[in-house]
Amino acid sequence: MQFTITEAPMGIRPPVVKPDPKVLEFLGEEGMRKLISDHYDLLRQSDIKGLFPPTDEGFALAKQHSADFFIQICGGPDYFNQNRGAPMMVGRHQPFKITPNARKIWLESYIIILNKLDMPDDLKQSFWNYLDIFSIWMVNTPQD
Ligand code: HEM
Repeated sequence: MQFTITEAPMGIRPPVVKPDPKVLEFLGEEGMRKLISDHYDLLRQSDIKGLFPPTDEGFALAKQHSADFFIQICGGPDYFNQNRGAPMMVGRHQPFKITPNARKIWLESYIIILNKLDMPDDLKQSFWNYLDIFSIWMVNTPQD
C-alpha cells in the first residue's frame, strides 16, 4: 500500500484523528512496543540520529516513553501520563531542532516498518494518517 507524506508549511496544526483503537487490539501492547522499538532502531542509524539519546540506557528509555505514549493514544492504559505527565507533545519536542527534512526521515522510517508489519491495511492507514498529520505539528525549525 501507498503511504503519502503530506506537505505542509511550518507552524500549522491540522486537526488530528487518533489511530483506530483496533490498532492496539490487533498488535497488543507487546506488538506496539516492538513497532516503536523497530522505528527507533532505524532512527538510530538515520541522518537524524543526533537528535536522540546517545547512550544505550537513554535510548531504551526513549523507546519505553514513546511506546507508552502510543499505547495510550490508541486507547490503552495511560502509561505515558503515569510516567511522564501530560503529553504536551509540541512542548516536549521544542528542545530539538525538527526541520521538515527531519520529519520526512522520521516518517520514512515508519513507512519501512509499516510495510513489513503484519496488520490489515485499513489499520495501517489509520495509524499512518495519525503519524503523517501529527508530525506536522512537531516541525519547529525551518529547513537549512
Ligand atoms: C516530526 C518528526 C519527529 C521527530 C524528529 C521527533 C523527535 C523526537 C526526539 C528527538 C525526542 C526526544 C528523545 C526521545 O525521547 O525519543 C522525541 C520524543 C518523543 N516523541 Fe518525537 N519526534 C517526531 C514526531 C513525533 C510524533 C508525531 C509523535 C507522536 C505521535 C512523537 C512522540 C514522541 C514521544 C512520546 C516522545 C517521548 C517524550 C517524553 O518521554 O518526554 N514524536 N521525539
